[in-house]
Amino acid sequence: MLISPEVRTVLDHTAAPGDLFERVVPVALPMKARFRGLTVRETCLVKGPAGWAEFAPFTEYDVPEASRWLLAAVESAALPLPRPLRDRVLVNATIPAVPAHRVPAIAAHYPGVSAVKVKIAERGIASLDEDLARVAAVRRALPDAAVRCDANGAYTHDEAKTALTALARTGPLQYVEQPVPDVHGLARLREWVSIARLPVPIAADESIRKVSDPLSVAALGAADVIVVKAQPLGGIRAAASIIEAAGLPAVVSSALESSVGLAAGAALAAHLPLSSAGQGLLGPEPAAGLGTAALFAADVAAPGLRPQDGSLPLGRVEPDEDLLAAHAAGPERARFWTERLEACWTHVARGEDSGRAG
Ligand SMILES: O=C(O)CCC(=O)C1=CC=C[C@@H](O)[C@@H]1C(=O)O
Ligand SMILES: [Mg+2]
Repeated sequence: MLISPEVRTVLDHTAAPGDLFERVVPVALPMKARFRGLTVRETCLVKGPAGWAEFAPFTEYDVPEASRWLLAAVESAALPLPRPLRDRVLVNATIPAVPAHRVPAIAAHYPGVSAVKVKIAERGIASLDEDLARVAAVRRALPDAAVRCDANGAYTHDEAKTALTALARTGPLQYVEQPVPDVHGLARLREWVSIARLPVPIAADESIRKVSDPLSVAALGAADVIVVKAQPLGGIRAAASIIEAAGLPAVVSSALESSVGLAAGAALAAHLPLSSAGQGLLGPEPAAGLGTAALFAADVAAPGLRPQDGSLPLGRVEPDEDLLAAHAAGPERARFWTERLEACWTHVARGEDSGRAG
């Protein structure tokens, strides 16, 4: 488990979560459209001496995996945000795996974006033909945006060959994110793409955030781009060090947090130098996948951290007490979250190794 020295110092001086977090508020936020199988996003807001932070591991994650998300919450609750190099962060639109006719209404929440990410290959939701129709609808709705697709590792090698070939026929692709599940599969597919001269760069997401060695993507030449999320990687400082060590163009993305957690992602994106390596592929400033507040029907802050003119402002987001109360998780779910937080704290304090399940 990569723990930044700053977070390590905080942990060394804190005996129990109650010594750092003066508030722990689990909430349940409804989504506008099903995303990653979710129609309600449960998450947990915490308040520490530096301000509000978010502990947001998806509910099915086990303690070792969720513990890295706790490190991110500890960092944001205890430490200042790193120094930004810009005053806004460009974001991509995010289009869930909806039928093509629903694309214009979702795209309308993202005026002025320079890139758009489209979910594809959602098992049981859409066929390849429906994915292609969605991508075509996205190109019509946001004609000036570079198109990215995200398969969340759902293809086999052969399915990926078919899908990438068909997707490339719909127009230019900035990249396809995690077309196959594991890092060796990504490397093999990227080699095939190169031999086939298919103009489809490969991005790695799960192969960065759900593996024991996030640097194996770079070592194996498995991707052209890495997608990096602050919460699953143990916080802003830990994620920034992985980006530096990988030496690949990076796109910072959300982990479907509320606006409080998204602010930490925006701080990471604004802290990164505009890498010359990425400029050919990602344009002069990479658009971060941090526009996901627009997918929520409710948020904990008003206004939430929603994209305006294709970008997000920087700085901490303060939740609104009325919204926290309106969306508070019920007693049983609140107990789940407080027990989970305690279990992750114990795991981290004991220095147990973090497995990266599923
Ligand atoms: O990158 C984006 O545009 C939005 C974030 C996003 O797509 C995701 C957030 C959280 C969980 C994931 O299923 C998903 C992703 O795979 O990148
Ligand atoms: Mg992804």
